[in-house]
Amino acid sequence: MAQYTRVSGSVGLITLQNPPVNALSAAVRQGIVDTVKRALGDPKVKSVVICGQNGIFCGGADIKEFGTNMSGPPLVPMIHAIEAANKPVVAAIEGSALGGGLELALGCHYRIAHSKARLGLPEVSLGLLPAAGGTQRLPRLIGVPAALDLITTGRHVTAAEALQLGVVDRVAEHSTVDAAVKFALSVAAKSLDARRISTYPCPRPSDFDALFEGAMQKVRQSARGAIAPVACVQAVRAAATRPYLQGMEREKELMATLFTSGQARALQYCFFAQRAVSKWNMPNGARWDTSKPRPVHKAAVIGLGTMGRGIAVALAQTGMSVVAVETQEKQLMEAKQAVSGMLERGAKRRGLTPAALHKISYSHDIQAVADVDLVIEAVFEDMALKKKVFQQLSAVCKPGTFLCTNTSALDVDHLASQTRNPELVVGMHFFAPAHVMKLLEVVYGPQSSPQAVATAMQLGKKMGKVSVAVGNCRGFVGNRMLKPYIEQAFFLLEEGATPELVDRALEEFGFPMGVFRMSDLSGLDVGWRVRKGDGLVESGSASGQPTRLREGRRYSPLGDLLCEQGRFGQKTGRGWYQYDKPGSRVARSDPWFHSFLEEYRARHGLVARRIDHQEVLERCLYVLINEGFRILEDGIAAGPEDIDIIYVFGYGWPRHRGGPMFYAGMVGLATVLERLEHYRQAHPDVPYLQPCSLLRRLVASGSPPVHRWREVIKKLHSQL
Ligand SMILES: CCCCCCC/C=C/C(=O)SCCNC(=O)CCNC(=O)[C@H](O)C(C)(C)COP(=O)(O)OP(=O)(O)OC[C@H]1O[C@@H](n2cnc3c(N)ncnc32)[C@H](O)[C@@H]1OP(=O)(O)O
Repeated sequence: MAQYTRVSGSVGLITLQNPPVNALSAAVRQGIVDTVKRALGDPKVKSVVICGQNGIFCGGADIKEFGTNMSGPPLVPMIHAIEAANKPVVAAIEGSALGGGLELALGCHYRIAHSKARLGLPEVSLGLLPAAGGTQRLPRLIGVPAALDLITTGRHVTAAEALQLGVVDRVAEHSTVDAAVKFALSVAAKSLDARRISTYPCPRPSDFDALFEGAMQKVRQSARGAIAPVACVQAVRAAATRPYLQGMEREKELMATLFTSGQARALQYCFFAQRAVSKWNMPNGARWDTSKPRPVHKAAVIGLGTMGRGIAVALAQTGMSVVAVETQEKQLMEAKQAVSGMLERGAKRRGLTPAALHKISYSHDIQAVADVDLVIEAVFEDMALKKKVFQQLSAVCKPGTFLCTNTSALDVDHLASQTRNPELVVGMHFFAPAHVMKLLEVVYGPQSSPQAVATAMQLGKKMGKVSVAVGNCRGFVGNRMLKPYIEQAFFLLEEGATPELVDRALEEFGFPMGVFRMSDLSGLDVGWRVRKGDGLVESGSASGQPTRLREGRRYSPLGDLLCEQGRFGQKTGRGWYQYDKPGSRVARSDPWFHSFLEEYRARHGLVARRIDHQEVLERCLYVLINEGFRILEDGIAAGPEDIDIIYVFGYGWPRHRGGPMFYAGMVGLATVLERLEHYRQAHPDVPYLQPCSLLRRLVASGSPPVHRWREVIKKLHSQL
């Protein structure tokens, strides 16, 4: 809807009304068309102001309408009618003007933004392009290079940057609507000839071809198969080479391809999934909207290794006081230097002074955490050590302190049982580097209180994380699903693949790194230690375990054998690949590994066969998806969105493929099931390939779309 009032005698004020973000639904578009007509037809009205209610101009086209039978007036002629008006129209931008919202403002003759407003054309992140004239007007207004940047990245700019770029004409410090009305009165009699952006010639940069070639190369490199950024470049190129109306035709044509694409569906699914996961619920009925978080003013981190340092930085950047504890004096000094460096660099990047530096105090004594509201333990991944820390924390901390663990796989319940108040214990599983990576798994056990979960979720939000609440099991969601994925990659090497082939298949799919390059980066010794702890590594006559079997299940010792050679990955300069020197990042094919693999196969009577990308993807990804279904069946994740967001934000799953569970729906659940059955038959000693009963059930019930899986899961749980 849009409300119309006449203010200051001669200004028609149009207020967009569609909470919470005044998205341009059919009703809003109709409201704009009607009220603009009314204002232009009213002889007392000399100028018009468009604003949004509740301090937000407009969040763009209504994404919930996409994929439905879209009715109501289309955006392009609506915006064109505003631009063609014979009375000045001023956009009063408060809060956000994004996507179609900014395109509406670009159709107005003047734009005034509040100093705290944010503006942008983020359509690319939804798999689209700014198809309401944005790709044609913006380059005409601010030039091709700046428009290319905003349109291909979708980044939001502050009002100050928008003013500098020329996107807005003025910035207001106080009421933007008042300022816009005053301004509208002052320009009422002025000619509009020079104010219609579509009539501007598009400035043609001298390095035209190089500019577009560079832009195309950049998006192809960073987008890894995403089609929208490429279409954005093509649309801006049309603005620079064609007259406005022909450019608009090109914009429409490109949008038509994107609008119905699977990538747009996947990206829009991610948009809503990201918001859905903040509305968490636990199997015991506790929910986000009925569980009140407790404020955290002071927090502590125990253990200042790589993870602890990143967590300390993330906490301090929220502005709260942080106590950082490390019992080893040398490690403490090194950590202090490293944390200060990270905070200084972070502040410099954001053009701020490093105020957070003074928020951290350091100690080697655990007693220093006595008065904090929340502790995050980040000591070495060793159960005995963590148990001891939790016993100490339980004794030292004031009553009511939340005790959190950053373990990536160990049993949170077991740690909780070491404390006097297990209801105050949750997992807060960060991803490295902890001050950069957006994902946080908040792990609750059967005894965790809703308040503890709510507090951890809220703290995650404060740190700028996308937090997902999950149940407690080995590896939680992310690492639990990773295990069968890595296992398949090892088996593929045994059967004839190379690390290069497996990685190429996964990288072409869209992962920033294939499984072996990732393993080299994170360190092969991490998994080795876990497998040792599980008693998997020892084989031979002493242990009674055959080399390639563990309790009747197929096992590949390849990773263990590399570790025995001291090949831990990048840090040792050798792993699945070789590196110029320890710590180098460029992976190069390693002839040593190739002959080692050949000898290994010969030793075990394995005959290498030709493996193609399709098989790599099917085996690695479907087995990971299958474990995702098991996680849903076990109630560890509340819905497929939780799993997908974990994979997109924590494990590099390409966002334009929507996350593993969404991807399974796109491929077709029946296909995933059929391929798993096929591979299970070929490898009967690999239990992870056994299709999960939830997957079978979903296929049997007609493979419903992903947003309806929760109903099937609920039914399944009610029958157990
Ligand atoms: C062929 C015909 C098509 C022509 C299209 C022409 C081209 C135009 C395309 C577009 O405009 S696409 C949309 C572009 N806009 C965006 O991408 C902005 C998306 N929104 C945001 O970034 C943020 O929501 C915000 C506006 C910055 C506000 O952030 P905040 O953190 O305050 O709130 P949220 O939790 O994100 O959102 C609240 C609530 O609102 C829903 N929502 C937000 N934006 C939209 C939208 N554009 N359409 C529909 N719904 C929207 C969001 O899902 C939340 O809903 P609930 O979770 O509360 O249900």
